[in-house]
Amino acid sequence: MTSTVVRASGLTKRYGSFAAVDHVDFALEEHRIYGLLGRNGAGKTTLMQLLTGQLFPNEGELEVFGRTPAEHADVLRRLCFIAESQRYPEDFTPKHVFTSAPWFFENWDAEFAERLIADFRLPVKRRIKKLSRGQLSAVGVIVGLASRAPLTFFDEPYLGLDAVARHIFYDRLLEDYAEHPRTIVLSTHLIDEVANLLEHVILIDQGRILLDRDAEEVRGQATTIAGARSVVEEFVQGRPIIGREGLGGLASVTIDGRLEREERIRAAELGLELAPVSLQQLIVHLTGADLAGATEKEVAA
Ligand SMILES: Nc1ncnc2c1ncn2[C@@H]1O[C@H](COP(=O)(O)OP(=O)(O)OP(=O)(O)O)[C@@H](O)[C@H]1O
Repeated sequence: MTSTVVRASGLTKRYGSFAAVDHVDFALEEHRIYGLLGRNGAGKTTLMQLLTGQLFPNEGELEVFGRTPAEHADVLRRLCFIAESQRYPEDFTPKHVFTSAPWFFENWDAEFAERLIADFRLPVKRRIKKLSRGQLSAVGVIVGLASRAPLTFFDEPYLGLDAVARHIFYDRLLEDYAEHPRTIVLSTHLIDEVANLLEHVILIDQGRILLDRDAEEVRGQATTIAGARSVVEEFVQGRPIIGREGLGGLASVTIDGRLEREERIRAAELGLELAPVSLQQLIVHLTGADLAGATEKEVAA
């Protein structure tokens, strides 16, 4: 049986009159990998700062491991938050960071950290302020993984990490998660890269939750239908449209929902092509400037 790690209801954080997080309700279960997705300024970092006790909400209820995070040191000890631009004391080296980590994280695995240091080829004795952007991100990623905190947040952890290093991160995360299950919240704009890692997706837009669903369900949630414009338009009539593109006499329309077997057969008979929509495409559709395909993007043939 899984238990709930985070429970938020009506959670709100305002800066002046602007609500960065606006009456959100959600729960995080233990032993799951969550993707916290959304456009720039959507409220992802603010939400994670609320959950880790770095900010106080203006309104709403929040429980992390059954308590208010900011007021309970025992809750904070079970959390790890890796920020996009993690700050370290002046003159610290990665070695200092890793040797002090066990004071903050009771599950710290020094051997795992050593393996990750080798994987990322991190120069541990170099001053942090001299590290490259990607090496600095690697320090955060190593802390986030080797801490094995029961609730770990990675907020865009890989600024400057190259493709090889990012894949090392994904691989090690999955391997280690399989052996040491915990709750991980990953916020990223590289959605396609992490799509297969995520078990659950929370999409936030302008401080509100647009989607809170199992990743497996989200993956099959939308379909793109392409073909001759008139045939496509007739086929999608009456269905919820979330995106529409056109090129001369051809059209490609994305609908919210799965097609039943008979509908897929009918589409094939009509010469239409069906394609699943990737998580990234779906997020773009859902958070695009104009939803419901109201604006038809016409490209001159
Ligand atoms: N201290 C602050 N004072 C005023 N507004 C703030 C403050 N911190 C954040 N905001 C605003 O709150 C909104 C949410 O910011 P937040 O950093 O949570 O977004 P985000 O989803 O993490 O974005 P990104 O993907 O660009 O990192 C933004 O419009 C931001 O400008």
